[in-house]
Amino acid sequence: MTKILIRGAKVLGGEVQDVLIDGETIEATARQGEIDISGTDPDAEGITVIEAAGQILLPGLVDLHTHLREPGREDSETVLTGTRAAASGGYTSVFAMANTFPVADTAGVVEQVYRLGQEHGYCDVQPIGAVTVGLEGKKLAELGAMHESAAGVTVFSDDGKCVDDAVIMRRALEYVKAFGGVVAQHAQEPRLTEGAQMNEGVVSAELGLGGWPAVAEESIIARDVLLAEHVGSRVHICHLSTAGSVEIVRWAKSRGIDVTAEVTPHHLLLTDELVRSYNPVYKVNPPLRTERDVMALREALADGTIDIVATDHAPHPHEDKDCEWAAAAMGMVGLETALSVVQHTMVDTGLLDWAGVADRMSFKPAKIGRATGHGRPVSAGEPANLTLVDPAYRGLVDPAGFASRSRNTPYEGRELPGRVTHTFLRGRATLMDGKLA
Ligand SMILES: NC(=O)N[C@@H](CC(=O)O)C(=O)O
Repeated sequence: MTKILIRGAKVLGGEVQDVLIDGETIEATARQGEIDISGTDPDAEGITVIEAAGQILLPGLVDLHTHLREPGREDSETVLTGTRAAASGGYTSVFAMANTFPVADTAGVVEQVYRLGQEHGYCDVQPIGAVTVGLEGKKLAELGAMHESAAGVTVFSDDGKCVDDAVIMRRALEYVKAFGGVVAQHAQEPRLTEGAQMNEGVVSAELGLGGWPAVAEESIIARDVLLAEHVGSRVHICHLSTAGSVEIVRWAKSRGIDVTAEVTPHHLLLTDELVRSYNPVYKVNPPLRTERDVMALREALADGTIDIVATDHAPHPHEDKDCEWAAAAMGMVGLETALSVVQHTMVDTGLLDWAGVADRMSFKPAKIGRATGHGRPVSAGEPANLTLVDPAYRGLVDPAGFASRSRNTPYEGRELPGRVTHTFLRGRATLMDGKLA
């Protein structure tokens, strides 16, 4: 088994350290130069040396909200192409949403996805189980069977749809509490968003497009944090998109309610002004909101009201986006640009330091999803799940170079900072010098 010496990186953006990987674990970390391999021929000794001066070494990123599309929509993405995209973006673990075809609402389907992840190995794939049968919101799925399965499901979500029936949501919270599971709610009151095409506001009025009112998200979040308090369980809120949602989560946390929340990279950067272009790449659920919402989300991620960044990586083939706005599919790819968008919106603006990025994109998502071995400290004895980032890089986003099967990125042609140079999954480089293994 070769050893890998990562020399001269700033660990978590702090002091410069050398990190020695032996097999699947970190053997040692020490101040620059204190791990001495001088006098030995690295190749002869089977030691690969990575000169990482100026780079940041983070724990491997964890995405709690990824759509891998397999089974059923392999034209958009597969577990192979999606996990290659994840490794390109610095991820060592992703949680795969259940809105596949068939829906991941049985032990059989979640085990199929889990096995595909093991087979391809670009990152760990943790299937998310549907809360209700067929994502229909009417009957609880086999939550226990999915948890007991080889996939060991702990996160349950009907993402794409809302668990809008309060009794069903209460029973789901009660059921998963028994084994420490968590329900991740896609907060969208369905009747308030019938025919919705974009954020309800000034722009939707001017364009004459059906509005997706903030209250359709906020009313569900308000209900669910109270249900979680009533049941005495935890609850996770997917893709917060409004300032009002931030206030409700902040209030719930101040009451001691065990709620966690995520924000996507696109909701940290983009607003509904982009819809004026009628370019369907900007069509997403929940929709892009206003500048005021963007700023509230950034502040909330900085102060910890929002716990994590989750990509909501939603790949769609060209034909599902290359059509008029009303008919276009909703969603954006995000795995390969997430860290750059977070650096641009949070680090380069002084709202978060790199230790904060590690917290929001690795430590906390791993904790919420119980991703064993991920989100661990960069220290001796820990699994070598690591991401090396060159923060000084600047480049234009070119989807032609994406590992994802899909190209529906809202950042095409935009200059973003930062580049993941290496990703290590238990000591094995899945990305080496920017190239997938
Ligand atoms: N986020 C999106 O815009 N799309 C998601 C599902 C969803 O949340 O609608 C998808 O699976 O494509």
